[in-house]
Amino acid sequence: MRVLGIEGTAWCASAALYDAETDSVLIESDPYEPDSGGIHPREAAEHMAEAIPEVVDRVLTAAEAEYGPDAVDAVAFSRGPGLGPCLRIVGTAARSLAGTLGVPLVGANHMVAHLEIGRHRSGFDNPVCLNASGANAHLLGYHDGRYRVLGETMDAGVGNAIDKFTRHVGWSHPGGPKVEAAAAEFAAGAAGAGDGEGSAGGEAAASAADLLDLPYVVKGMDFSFSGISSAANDAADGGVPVEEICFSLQEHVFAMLTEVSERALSLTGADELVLGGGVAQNDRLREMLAAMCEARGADFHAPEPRFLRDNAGMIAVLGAKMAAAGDAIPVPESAVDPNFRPDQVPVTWREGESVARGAAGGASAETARDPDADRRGAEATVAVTGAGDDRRVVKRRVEKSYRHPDLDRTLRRDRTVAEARLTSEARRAGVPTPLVYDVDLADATLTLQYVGERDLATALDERSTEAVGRHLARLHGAGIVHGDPTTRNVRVSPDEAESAAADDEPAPAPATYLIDFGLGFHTGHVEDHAMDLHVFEGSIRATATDPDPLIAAFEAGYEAVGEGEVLDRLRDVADRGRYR
Ligand SMILES: C[C@@H](O)[C@H](NC(=O)OP(=O)(O)OC[C@H]1O[C@@H](n2cnc3c(N)ncnc32)[C@H](O)[C@@H]1O)C(=O)O
Ligand SMILES: Nc1ncnc2c1ncn2[C@@H]1O[C@H](COP(=O)(O)OP(=O)(O)OP(=O)(O)O)[C@@H](O)[C@H]1O
Ligand SMILES: [Fe+2]
Repeated sequence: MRVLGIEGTAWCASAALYDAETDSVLIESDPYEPDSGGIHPREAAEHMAEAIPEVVDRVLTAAEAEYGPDAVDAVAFSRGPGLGPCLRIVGTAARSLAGTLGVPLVGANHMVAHLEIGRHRSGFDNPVCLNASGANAHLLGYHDGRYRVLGETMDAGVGNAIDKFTRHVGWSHPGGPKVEAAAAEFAAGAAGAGDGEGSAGGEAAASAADLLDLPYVVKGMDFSFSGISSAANDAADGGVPVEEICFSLQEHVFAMLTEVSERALSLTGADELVLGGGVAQNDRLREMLAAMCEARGADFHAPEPRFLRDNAGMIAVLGAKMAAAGDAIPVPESAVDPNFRPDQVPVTWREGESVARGAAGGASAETARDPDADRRGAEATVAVTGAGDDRRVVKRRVEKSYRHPDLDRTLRRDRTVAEARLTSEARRAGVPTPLVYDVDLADATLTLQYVGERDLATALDERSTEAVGRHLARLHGAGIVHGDPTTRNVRVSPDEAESAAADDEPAPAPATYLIDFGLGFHTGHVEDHAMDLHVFEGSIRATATDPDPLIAAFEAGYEAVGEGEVLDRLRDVADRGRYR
């Protein structure tokens, strides 16, 4: 099968031919380069109108020269997400070409294409995918016929966050490559000054250079860049050298992406990571992800740059998989969708594959192993000591070699302090948590009471999610957010009745404890409280086969104890269109 793909969601007018038999991809692209500022939607659309017919013609001519008049078996196009005016031009071109050639039309999701090209090139079976592109940033994992969004940015895409800073300092679009060059120069200068023997490469250079203190915002597997963009702009206004800001901006932003990727691997039990999107061309990001994967024994793959930035090759490759699965669309149903989310796509081309590991698979592995064996979360190693009622866990936040040593030290220390404090405060507010026996800040180690029999993630049920709703409401009432309330950070004892169970309750709820308060903080803001609920629901959606009843029970529990206003805000948080 040979598929002609067309891409043009924002800046890159591109056409490609994928020959599935030889696995070869020919790509012809024509980028839009704004004279000033960022991408102007009208100018971008004008560029597409001119450039799309040209790149399609180049590819079609080459294809027919090689394979004759029946060179193309299907036409695939980017249906979204992207800029509406650009997408419409791509859609029109694709429909008309499919009609002329008399072949099926396939509508591909651009973000799924960024993922599938990595899976295709790596040969990985079931990876977690980090999409680091201009307008987006998210983690996807396959579970039960869909790509679930495991985590995502709560505001800007990662490329846009970086480009916002470069526009502020007057650099031309795109800013990402310029930030990378400036940061590398700063790091090499610091390494050279340090050892007196010229510049050290990559990671060594990065470790030696001074780091500015910038906002680092991770909530569960979600993250936010708005604070760091503003702080970087303020630093430039305050006279900090631009190269120094570029360096620190990269160190923070990429450490955030690497951390959430590690959380996603840990939550799903996956041991493969693929990277996609334009920002994935950055060496430092790839270096951090490779180091993180190596440390946890996972495989990492980033395709070559021509498949990372926007390109029609990835559309043609995904198009071929979809066409082979019979997933073509009739023209009347082929409207483009600027907000097309990756989790809306029925993944027809993976049907019949054995059920993904997902959390369900991770869960059975967990149930099977010795509950008291040493275990490793995304951040910490946990060892169980003692026996019976005196069982304790010794939790140590381990060094992460991928991140700058100053950032590593600060995060490990601050989170250990926060966890010790908030675990105890939450208890005093009536939320079941472990007792804190000992805190060793120098070693970022806590000794905690062993609670529960298993993680909630290993067997989700409505009574437990309802209890989590009540616990979070009580916690929020005390002015505390958990910061990372995933189903892995809830411990349950199915047979241990909750002492507070009222007489009129039909069956006592299982004892349910919240653990892992390292990302928690004090706040009375409705937005922060709603974000906690969003993270918990996200962890259910990412992993459960039938999430709705679990979520309904969770919200009912929250409503019974907490403020309705927080649930209203949760709708806003969840609905915020981030796929533009
Ligand atoms: C919806 C679609 O139109 C959009 N596409 C997109 O954003 O183009 P993409 O090629 O994936 O990414 C472009 C971004 O990638 C950044 N970029 C390119 N090279 C970079 C580098 N070496 N380091 C950091 N960022 C880089 C650019 O600054 C720009 O922000 C998307 O995938 O979100
Ligand atoms: N007090 C405790 N009692 C019983 N088990 C615990 C306790 N604390 C941690 N655990 C177990 O260890 C695992 C990892 O602990 P924790 O979540 O605190 O570490 P982490 O590295 O932050 O993990 P992650 O980032 O994946 O959430 C938990 O999922 C739980 O199974
Ligand atoms: Fe893209």
